[in-house]
Amino acid sequence: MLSLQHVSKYYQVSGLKNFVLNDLSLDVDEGEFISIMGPSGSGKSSLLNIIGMLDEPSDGYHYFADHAVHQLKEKQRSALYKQYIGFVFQAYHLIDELTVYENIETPLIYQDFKGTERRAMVADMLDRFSIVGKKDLFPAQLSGGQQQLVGIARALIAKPKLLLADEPTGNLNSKQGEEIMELFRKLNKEDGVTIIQVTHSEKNAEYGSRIINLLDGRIESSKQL
Ligand SMILES: Nc1ncnc2c1ncn2[C@@H]1O[C@H](COP(=O)(O)OP(=O)(O)OP(=O)(O)O)[C@@H](O)[C@H]1O
Repeated sequence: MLSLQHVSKYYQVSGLKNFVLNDLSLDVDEGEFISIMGPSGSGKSSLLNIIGMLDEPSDGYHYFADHAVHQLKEKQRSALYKQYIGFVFQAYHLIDELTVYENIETPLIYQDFKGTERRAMVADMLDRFSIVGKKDLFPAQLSGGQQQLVGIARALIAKPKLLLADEPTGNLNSKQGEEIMELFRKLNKEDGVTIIQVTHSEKNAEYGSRIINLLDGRIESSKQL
């Protein structure tokens, strides 16, 4: 599904290159559920942002679904992202001024789905996540766990093949976190969604099929579960 080859990311600080990712190579097959771990500052979010095309590497090759992403223009990359990728953030990133319904609907508007289609798809998602009763509320009127469910529903609404999650349970209590992890497991096993999550939790990491440990912008170790 995706391949990173000799990817580096650096920032110039007083004329020196400060490497955040250092000659990192990674292949991900469709159907995998990968957990990325590592100490703070080891490059986990930077790696996820490059995989998710929110950021570009400084060097190296990036292939996704038979496209050479490193050669694409911004507009083509964004089209590829919209077609294939859903992103879940630790801080939810919901739009405060939009209702639950409208937040979930947003990606479909960007993708030019028709009104009737959009209504059916959002209704489906609300139902699936048991949040029909919350559809007219605003994010501030929801608990953290509910906000994250809305964030996940929004990430999944356009049926992405790849779900990326940056500490999706970071702001949740352990029960809410477990529910989200069970949901990820189901998405991966039953719907075949490929998942890559960044986590600090050993327990959450073990929901994955492979754990990758980063250290100083390199893959220090990789363990198949
Ligand atoms: N725009 C930037 N300019 C300079 N340095 C940056 C920039 N963005 C990130 N970095 C640096 O990149 C390094 C890796 O950051 P990253 O967020 O990927 O780490 P992380 O492993 O996800 O950490 P955490 O677990 O704390 O979230 C950090 O040292 C950070 O300071």
